Amino acid sequence: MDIVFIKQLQVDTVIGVYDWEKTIKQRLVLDISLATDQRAAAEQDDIRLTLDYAVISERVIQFITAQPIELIETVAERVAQLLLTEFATNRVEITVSKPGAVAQAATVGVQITRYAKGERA
Ligand SMILES: Nc1nc2c(c(=O)[nH]1)N=C([C@H](O)[C@@H](O)CO)CN2
Repeated sequence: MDIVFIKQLQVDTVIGVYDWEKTIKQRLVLDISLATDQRAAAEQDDIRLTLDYAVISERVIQFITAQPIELIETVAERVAQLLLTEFATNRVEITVSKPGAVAQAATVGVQITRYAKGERA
């Protein structure tokens, strides 16, 4: 399957478990991969036949920043379900990194793969 990807999408938002985190914005960095068949878009050279990474990037930023969230696991799961629901893809991979969370680490995060209903468990 072909892939449209978005790497290192930066989102500044209210994210975190602890009280002090609920009054500030912190940076999340997302890597997103969406399965799609690109052949028709390539044959016809038509953006309407593929997944528009610019549109998807804006939607993800708007969605994440709309409300505070505690866990990056929640961000990953909600973004995955959003993409499966709103865009023509049946498989998404999402990595959510929180580079400021652990001073001794370059970054920390979670990674998930989700399928549309009926595609795979
Ligand atoms: N698996 C996770 N572990 C932790 C998370 C998280 O979202 N998922 N969050 C925190 C705190 O918010 C932390 O980032 C504060 O520095 C701790 N562990």
